[in-house]
Amino acid sequence: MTTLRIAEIFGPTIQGEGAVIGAPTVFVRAGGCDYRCSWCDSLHAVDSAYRDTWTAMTTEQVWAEVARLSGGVPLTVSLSGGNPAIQDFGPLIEMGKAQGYRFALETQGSVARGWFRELSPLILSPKPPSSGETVDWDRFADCIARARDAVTVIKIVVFDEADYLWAREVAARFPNLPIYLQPGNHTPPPPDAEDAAIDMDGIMARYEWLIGRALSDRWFTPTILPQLHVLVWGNKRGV
Ligand SMILES: C[S@@+](CC[C@H](N)C(=O)[O-])C[C@H]1O[C@@H](n2cnc3c(N)ncnc32)[C@H](O)[C@@H]1O
Ligand SMILES: Nc1nc2[nH]cc(C(=O)O)c2c(=O)[nH]1
Ligand code: SF4
Ligand SMILES: [Mg+2]
Repeated sequence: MTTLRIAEIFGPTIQGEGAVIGAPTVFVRAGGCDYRCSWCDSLHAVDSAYRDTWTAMTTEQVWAEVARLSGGVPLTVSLSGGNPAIQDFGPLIEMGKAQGYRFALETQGSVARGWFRELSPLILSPKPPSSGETVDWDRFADCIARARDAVTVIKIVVFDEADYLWAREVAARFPNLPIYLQPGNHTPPPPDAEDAAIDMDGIMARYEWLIGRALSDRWFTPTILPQLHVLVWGNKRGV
């Protein structure tokens, strides 16, 4: 029996980011991450100071909660974190797919798993210079290889010019994968806050800058989207 460290399970809500933006989904947020991005908006699922708020759940218990929240009606389950790839979500995916559910997964691409091939989609979010992290490109390529025929997309958070130029290099490196650009949110919520103040003007200014930056370069392949859930609910947790 597989036990999972879970920070939160919530929904249904809409997927607020990237390739399946706007689609109804239930989130399963895993506790624990091998990265420490300077601007992480989910520190409550990363920092070990919050470890005592995470719950050890069996795959069956996680599945029961997803089924309860969705009323047993199949939808796409979004696995996020933390880095969900450091745990074994294979059995949960198998259980849910047998009931007609689909599974999307958000990960930075530092840990590859055989069960990536069961995802639709696998969302890889390599971390740009502003994060303070460094991508291991061999491991990243291994994630793509393990996904085999599963739809795989790249989503890059952009805060500034250096991040933008880096995103262009990543796109050139993986010309066959769809690229999504997402303006960074400079005001990660304090992990304890129910709902935190947000710099909406800053987010919108960066979004407008990012659109202009790509279009003035005649870089027409990326899809450029803000975090829709942040526009609707700010930094509120559990939406
Ligand atoms: C919290 S992460 C969890 C999954 C995985 N660790 C990862 O980073 O892909 C989910 C998504 O939020 C993005 N993200 C995290 N902090 C952000 C911020 N301050 N502004 C915009 N996007 C952010 C990440 O890049 C990732 O695409
Ligand atoms: N609505 C909503 N959409 C999201 N897309 C990615 C999220 C994440 O934190 O991984 C997220 C989230 O936390 N909420
Ligand atoms: S990899 Fe994802 S969850 Fe981990 S610190 Fe970075 S943004 Fe946060
Ligand atoms: Mg989030």
